[in-house]
Formats: sequence, C-alpha cells, structure tokens
Amino acid sequence: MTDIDGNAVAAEIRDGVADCVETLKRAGVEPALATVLMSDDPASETYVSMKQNDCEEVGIDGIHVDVDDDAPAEELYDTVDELNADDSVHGVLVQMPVVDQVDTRRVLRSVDPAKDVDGFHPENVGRLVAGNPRFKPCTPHGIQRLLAAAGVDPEGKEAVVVGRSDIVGKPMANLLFGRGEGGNATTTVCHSRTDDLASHTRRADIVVAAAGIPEFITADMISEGATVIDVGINRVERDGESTLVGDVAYDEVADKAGAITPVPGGVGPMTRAMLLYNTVKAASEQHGVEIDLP
Ligand SMILES: Nc1nc(=O)c2c([nH]1)NC[C@@H]1CN(c3ccc(C(=O)N[C@@H](CCC(=O)O)C(=O)O)cc3)C=[N+]21
Repeated sequence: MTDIDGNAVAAEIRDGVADCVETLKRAGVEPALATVLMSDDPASETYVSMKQNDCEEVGIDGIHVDVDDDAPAEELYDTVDELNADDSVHGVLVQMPVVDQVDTRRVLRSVDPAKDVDGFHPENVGRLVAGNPRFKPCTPHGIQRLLAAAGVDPEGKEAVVVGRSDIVGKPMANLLFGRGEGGNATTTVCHSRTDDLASHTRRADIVVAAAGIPEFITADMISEGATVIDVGINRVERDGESTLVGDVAYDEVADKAGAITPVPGGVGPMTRAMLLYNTVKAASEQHGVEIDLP
C-alpha cells in the first residue's frame, strides 16, 4: 500500500501558484481572495483561517469578512454584492454552511460567476456539466491531481463515487467520466439509497469516499490493489479524546488498497491548494494577464 501524500502534492501546487502570483504582480495585478464567514461553527473558523494562511504563503492578498451570525441575511447578500463590485477582489468564497436565516441557493447565485472560485454558482455548475468548466470545484479538482500524482489514470477504469453532494459527489463524478486529462473513467455514483453498496465498490479500481460517515468504507468493500480516496473529515470521540477520522476505516483498508489518502494530510490540503489555483486563474482572466497554471 502507498499513502498518497496530500501535503506534498499541495505544496507543489502552491509553489506553482506562487510563480503565477509573481507573474501577475509584475503585470501590476495583486491577486486577492475574499473569504466571508457567517456562522458560529468553530470548525468553519478554523478552515477559513487555514485558507487565509495559505493565501499569505503564496502572496495572495487574503481579505476576510466576518458577518455577525445574528445579523439579518441581507447583511451577507450586501457583503457579497460589495465584493462583486470591488475590482481589486478576484475571488469570493462564502464559507458553507451559512446560518439558517440565509438562503444558501441565493448566496451561491449571488457570487459573480467570474469570481466564483468555489465553482458553486449555477452557471459554473452548468459549464462543468457541459464539459467546459471555468473553475473546477476545489475538492474534486484536488482529487484529480492526487490521482495523477499517484500515477493513477482514470481512463477506462471503474470509478465509484460514494456520496452525491453538490460540492463533492456530483462534480467528482462529472470530472471522472468527463473527457480530458484525469477523466474518461466508467463512473458510478452510489448514495444512501443504493442497494448493496459493497457490490459496487468491490468492482471499483478507484473509490472516492464522500459520504460523510466516519469509517464507513471497510476492507471487505474494497478490491485488492484499488485506489482509495478519502474525502471524509469527521471529528469523533475516541478514548475520551476528539480525533479526526475519514469516511474510510484507514488501517484495515490500507492493508488491501494499492494506494490510499490519509486523513488528515490527504484531500483536505488539496482542496485548499486548488482554491489558490482558482484565485490566480480568476485574477488572470479578469485582467487578461497570461499565467502558467501548475
Ligand atoms: N465555500 C466553501 N468552500 C469550501 O471549500 C469549504 C466550505 N465552504 N465549507 C467547509 C468545507 C470543508 N473544507 C475543508 C478544506 C480543507 C481542510 C483541510 O485542510 N483539512 C486538513 C486538516 C484539518 C484539521 O486538522 O482539522 C487535512 O485534512 O489534512 C478541511 C476542510 C472546505 N470547505
């Protein structure tokens, strides 16, 4: 079994992004990413501050806007409108989930599609499905890069995605079965209503576990030598301590898999790296400055 080192692959992407930042700055463009948080979830605060640290590391101007979680929803909508109108901001990310008083679909629709570095705007979702993506959603894009780094070409292979979320399962399936680099796999999407899940995952050369259930994928569900990508980030209590586990029962699956991503240190760092990638791509397109994306 080989561990696929997400931290190492993400560091390479960040190096390439830092070069893009240099190119943009030489052309007079200061790439900037705005993160917006309207939530009282402590995990969200951690993720947003990680994204801001990443920006600093590669020379992207990170702007953070905190909206009071008791404020009326209009405050979030207005914040997004202001960031859309600000030419010095190239990427806008509203951290999900947002508080209950906010209409999530309205927020996703309200981000300028040209600044939608998450790739969640319906126009960008449509472009992805049509096979002409503008911004590939960060987690599935990061997974494509992890597979490539592990020397796994999905073309012609059986890929099984477990989970049908808008942010991982659906876009992941589209990238895996789509044409082009990192695609062309025969792709099955399984979910909570799938009968006999194991009969699907056992046939897979590549399993992407994105169900949001701790240690859901066990060794008996995986074929010998398969590539296993664990998207889960679940905080669980273990021996009186809070630890992070994925959607894959790592120890037993690792013995059987050909390659596997750990949690932490697998998909998570790649999600953040591809966000930086999308930010320099956005800046490049908004200013007509050519860059060499990593
Ligand atoms: N608009 C929006 N865009 C997002 O991309 C988005 C979001 N909302 N809401 C929440 C999820 C979650 N997410 C993570 C990204 C990286 C790690 C990550 O880097 N995790 C580290 C360790 C984390 C830890 O130690 O807690 C790892 O897996 O190695 C985690 C979680 C982005 N999300």
